[in-house]
Amino acid sequence: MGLLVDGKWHDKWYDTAKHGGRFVREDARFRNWITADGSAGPGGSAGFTAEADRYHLYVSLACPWAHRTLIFRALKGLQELIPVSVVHPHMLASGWEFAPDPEPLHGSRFLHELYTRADDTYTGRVTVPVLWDKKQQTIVSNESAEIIRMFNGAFDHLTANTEDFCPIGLLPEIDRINEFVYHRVNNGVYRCGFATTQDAYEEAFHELFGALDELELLLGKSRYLVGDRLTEADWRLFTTLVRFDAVYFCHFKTNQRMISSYAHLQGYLKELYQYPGVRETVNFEHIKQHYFFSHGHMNPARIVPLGPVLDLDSPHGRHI
Ligand SMILES: N[C@@H](CCC(=O)N[C@@H](CS)C(=O)NCC(=O)O)C(=O)O
Repeated sequence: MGLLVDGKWHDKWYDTAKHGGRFVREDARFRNWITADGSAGPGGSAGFTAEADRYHLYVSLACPWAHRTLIFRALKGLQELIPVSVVHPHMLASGWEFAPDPEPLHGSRFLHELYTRADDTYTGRVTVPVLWDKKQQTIVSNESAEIIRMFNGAFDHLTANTEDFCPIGLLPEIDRINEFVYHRVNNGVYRCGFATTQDAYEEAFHELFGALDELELLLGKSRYLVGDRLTEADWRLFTTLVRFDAVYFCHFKTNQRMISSYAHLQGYLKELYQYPGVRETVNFEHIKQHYFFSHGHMNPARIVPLGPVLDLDSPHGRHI
């Protein structure tokens, strides 16, 4: 686990000391947008036109951020257009690794090689997901929140799949919920797990469970987070909920309650898990292997727990 400094790999854990023991996630650095006509998107440069056989997605099946991109790739029928490579679940001294086989485009063994191929002076963390452009030989984006927005609309003219998880009229509410869920839930579990002081952990813990209580109330009245229509906001919450009982509850000490003990959140989680195409994007073997094995300072014997038994296939009972 580490980062690149001026294009050189350093094996180094997060520096929480400079934030009073709090884990603060770095902003992603590659922020271009694929658009239907190649015009610039909300950030970055123009020139990334939506085309077949041009882009490649690198993910970890363990990572909740990368998982969002796999879900949108499936929901939007992009599997043929955008091939995917999966890193090994164990992220060790050299960071994310392609094993047993190197990745197919350049024969790289490590994800950091793709970052330096795109920018040989890159400084920052080497994260998944990565959306690669074969034409310009660079990273389009390593920000999942933006990759899923591109997937939602940029390729519609090629796939004829016009399902819209970010309808314009609902965007302000989707963005409001995303902001709340990102800080308190998606990143909230990491803020609990990677805290290095008791105070930092407790602050994140209370924010997380306060948020889950609010979401439980909301989902008692509403089928989805933004009314009766499934939106991007739901998929962003889903990737954290689906890992919660299997990993975060124990490994990140987010152990006030399991998701399975909330009537509405659990039904909602099951409904999303059972949505066509989504179950296939969930890999509990990678999820558990990654967290419990990779974080040796948190779990020195690297024992991967066998439980808990999860029940995500039974009827979800959501008919609000
Ligand atoms: N903002 C990024 C965050 C991605 C991220 O932090 N991914 C984790 C995996 S769950 C990672 O690759 N971490 C490696 C590291 O921080 O060194 C996104 O949402 O795309």
